[in-house]
Amino acid sequence: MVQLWARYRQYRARVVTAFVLSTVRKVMDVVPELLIGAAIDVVVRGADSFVASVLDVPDRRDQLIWLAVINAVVWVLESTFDYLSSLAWRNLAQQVEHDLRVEAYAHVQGLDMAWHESRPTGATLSVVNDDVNQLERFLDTGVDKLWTLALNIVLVGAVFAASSWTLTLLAFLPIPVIVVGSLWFQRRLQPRYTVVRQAVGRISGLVAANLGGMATIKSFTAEDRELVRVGAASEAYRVANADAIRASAAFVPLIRMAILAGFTMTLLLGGWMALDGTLEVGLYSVLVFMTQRLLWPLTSVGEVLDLYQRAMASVRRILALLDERPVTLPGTRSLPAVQGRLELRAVRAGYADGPDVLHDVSLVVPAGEVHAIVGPTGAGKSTLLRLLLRFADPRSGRVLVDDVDLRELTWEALRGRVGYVAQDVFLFEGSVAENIAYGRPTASREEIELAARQAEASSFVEAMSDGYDTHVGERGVTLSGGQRQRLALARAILRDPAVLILDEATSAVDNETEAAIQRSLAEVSRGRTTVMVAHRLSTVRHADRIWVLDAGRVVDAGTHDELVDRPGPYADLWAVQTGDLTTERTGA
Ligand SMILES: Nc1ncnc2c1ncn2[C@@H]1O[C@H](COP(=O)(O)OP(=O)(O)OP(=O)(O)O)[C@@H](O)[C@H]1O
Repeated sequence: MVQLWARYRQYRARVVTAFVLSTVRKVMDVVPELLIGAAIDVVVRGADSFVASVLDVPDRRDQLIWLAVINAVVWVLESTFDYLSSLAWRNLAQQVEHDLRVEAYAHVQGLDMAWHESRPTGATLSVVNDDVNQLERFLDTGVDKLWTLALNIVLVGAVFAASSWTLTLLAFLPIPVIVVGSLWFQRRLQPRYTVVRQAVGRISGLVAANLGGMATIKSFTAEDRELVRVGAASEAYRVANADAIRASAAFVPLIRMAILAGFTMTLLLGGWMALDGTLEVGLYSVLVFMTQRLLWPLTSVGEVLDLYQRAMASVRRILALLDERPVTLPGTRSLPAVQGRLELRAVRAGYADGPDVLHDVSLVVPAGEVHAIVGPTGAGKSTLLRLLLRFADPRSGRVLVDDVDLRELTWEALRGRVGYVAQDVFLFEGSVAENIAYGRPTASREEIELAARQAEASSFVEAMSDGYDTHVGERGVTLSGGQRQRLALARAILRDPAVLILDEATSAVDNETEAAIQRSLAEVSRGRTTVMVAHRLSTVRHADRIWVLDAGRVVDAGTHDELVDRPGPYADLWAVQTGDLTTERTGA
């Protein structure tokens, strides 16, 4: 809470206003009880009554009319302040929810790719959505309730104190019991709600992952198995919640017993005092009402504490997320123009605490050349591309563009100059045109169409129902793998980057499409440095230089013709892919 308060200093004025509005409402709320007492006092004592002496109205009927008018005014005021304070609290809760969600999302976007890859998307989603909602639920009504409960004790306490010290002591007797009880419950609830929130995170993680892998689940007819897994996660959540509910539900009965004690005391002793004449009848009735007013609202302490503990479990998760720090931080240098010379100098790289995936890799891609990286699966090709985009930094060695270490550059200076087509093409909710223009939203329709033509995407886009305005889903499900890749290529080249990085850009396409993409690659790579990873060697045979990677090391390099002419892994691979086994035998 303290951390949240510090984080949202800018809302101090709004918080104070909300507290003031709640306070006025609460004061108005207590007045009618006093008026009831005053009314009884009028009936019992007439001309000697409290109202008579204050208002100087001798007639009892007139006194009652006065009381009725005051009551009506107070009632209207209370309703007005009730409206205003609830508006203030709820809007504040919405504002904090909004700010926190946007802040959490912005923070998540700033975290490393490695962080994203190591954590289930659903778990992050559950923090940004559910946990932020949970806090809003508490701020919405919880703070207001806690504050008015405290005020209630003070205000009602003042009325008691002004009337009879004996009764004050008796009526307040249950309060320490309730406070101690609340603290005890708080301690018991806290770990339980932490478990509940963790369970929610696990369900979200599982469901999000399964929705993403629906095709695999169906193809293996694993629906029943997955249902059992999701069911088990949901059951764990239910059990965790049931545990918390058991603890939280026991709270109200305890408070009711304490209340009963306080109420009985006032009823009995106050009555006896009224009979003895040591307490006015009007005041006695007020005190009986007041005991109710003092103690009954405390039954809702349990509910508020429950909300509070749920919210705090969520806040801890949100703050833990906000405490995550990106390891790969941008530099401050911007380059006026990028030629596009790339270099890896004795680079060693790997993932998390795992072993090295790249060992002492050195290579140079002169500006404007097309280089390919080939090698068996798991050789480290994608890992190498990640370094060029600075999705991660090498463990040792340097990655340079135009002789400048990538670590020195701002994100815009680096990634703004690089076009990237990932293995798994991601298309956003929106039209084809919007997807192509993703890297340059201000691009004109003509520019978008030109990029599509260069990427050989125009013919299939124009054949679609709404052409460039056709809506493609989140995963671009309405497009084939090859079509998606060509859209991604169009997207990359519309930025007119100095460096183009293609990861398996042609793996998912047929021969005809591959030929089309090769033509477009020849066109789009003209004048820019292009680094491409490919499994199909036919795609890269025209590259200026091909780097052969095996088990994280550069084992050979040269043009296609040079490499097929000498025995080695490339010649072997070529032989396998072209079906020319003689070459393979020679190579082996
Ligand atoms: N996110 C990751 N976390 C941990 N290890 C990883 C991660 N990604 C890749 N690796 C490991 O790094 C090694 C190289 O993987 P990489 O994806 O770079 O190979 P690749 O040559 O691109 O393979 P492919 O041709 O199959 O795409 C593999 O052993 C792989 O298990």
